[in-house]
Amino acid sequence: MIKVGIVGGTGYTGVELLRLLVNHSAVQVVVITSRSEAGRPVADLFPNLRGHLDLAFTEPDPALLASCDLVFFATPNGIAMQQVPELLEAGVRVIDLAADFRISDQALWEKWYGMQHACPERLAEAVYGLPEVNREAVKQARLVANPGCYPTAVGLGFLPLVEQGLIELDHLVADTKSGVSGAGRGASVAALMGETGESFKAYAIPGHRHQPEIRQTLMRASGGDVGLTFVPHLVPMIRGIEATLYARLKDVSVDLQALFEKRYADEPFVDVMPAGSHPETRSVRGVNHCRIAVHRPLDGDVVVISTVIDNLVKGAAGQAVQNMNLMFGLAEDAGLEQVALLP
Ligand SMILES: NC(=O)C1=CN([C@@H]2O[C@H](COP(=O)(O)OP(=O)(O)OC[C@H]3O[C@@H](n4cnc5c(N)ncnc54)[C@H](OP(=O)(O)O)[C@@H]3O)[C@@H](O)[C@H]2O)C=CC1
Ligand SMILES: CC(=O)N[C@@H](CCC(=O)OP(=O)(O)O)C(=O)O
Repeated sequence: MIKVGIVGGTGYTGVELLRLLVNHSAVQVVVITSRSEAGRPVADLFPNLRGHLDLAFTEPDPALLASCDLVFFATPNGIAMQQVPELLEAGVRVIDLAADFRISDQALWEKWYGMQHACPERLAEAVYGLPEVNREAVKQARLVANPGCYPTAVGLGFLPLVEQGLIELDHLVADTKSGVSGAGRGASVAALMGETGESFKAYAIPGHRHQPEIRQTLMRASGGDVGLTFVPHLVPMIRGIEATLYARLKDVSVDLQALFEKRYADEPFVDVMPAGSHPETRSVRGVNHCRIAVHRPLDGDVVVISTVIDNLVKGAAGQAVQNMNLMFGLAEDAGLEQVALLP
């Protein structure tokens, strides 16, 4: 059994990790930390886990965490980087659900995250945990940077076109929408039902910290520069991200449906839907899938891609479990076989 610790067990990604891991036959969760809830039984705070998990929250104690085989950080940005060197030296493998190791350019990371990196010497070693591009590296990794939710939805949508050099790269557009669980479980006025219900808005139009992360993925795939306008929106639902992506084709004769189907034919968690489909967020609620549709609107040379993921699963905890499975030589879909809730 893989002994797993979770730092930050009271957030939405923490409880989502628990929901997936308690049914994982190769895993035993041995440590779940929370400074605010230390001593309290986990199933007392999260009744969905009653009967599935007999464990209490503890303070984040480095010695306890060092006794694990793998530690997930489900903490705000800037926490994992303070503890990762010690854990790696103790032989523990780490998956960070936050952004501390996602961008390999230290100066770029510091610019967008507004803080100094605590262990820049580990940035080169961290593997960006998007299995659809980095599967073999994830299998060997000691430190995995789990991708952001929007970067997963946008990256998977653009990748087949970028890898094949089929679109103009100077001006890609990603118009994305997220449910409110993307903002985490911490209380804030902006996330109140009275503020988000029956309303819909764009945010971070001048710049969102996922823009450089998405560009990094697409530039690695293309080998050149990529121009990207990325605008996120908040929609009045709890889970889910829809990304509508626009690009200009260099060659309008390519069979895009066949291209996408071929690219993702062997991917267990990417579903290229039949031509003409419009993916719905509810079709991925609670599951680790990304569903994709590719369209050529009637006139012109534009391609439009629509992708959907559950921000808490393929956008966070599910992708982290997928990465864990790869790191430990398990079946990639172990513990991730759920079917989405519909309606
Ligand atoms: N929500 C989403 O859809 C997604 C989130 N993420 C990322 O995952 C991470 C967690 O997100 P989410 O679950 O939403 O976050 P929350 O804000 O809901 O939870 C944060 C957790 O971290 C713990 N924590 C906070 N500060 C510290 C600290 N200094 N040391 C140890 N533990 C700490 C908190 O517990 P306590 O204070 O009691 O210790 C809490 O359990 C974030 O980095 C987020 O950006 C990534 C993709 C998608
Ligand atoms: C709806 C909403 O607020 N979403 C969050 C993104 C989710 C996230 O957790 O991103 P990181 O892991 O990179 O921090 C936001 O836009 O900040």
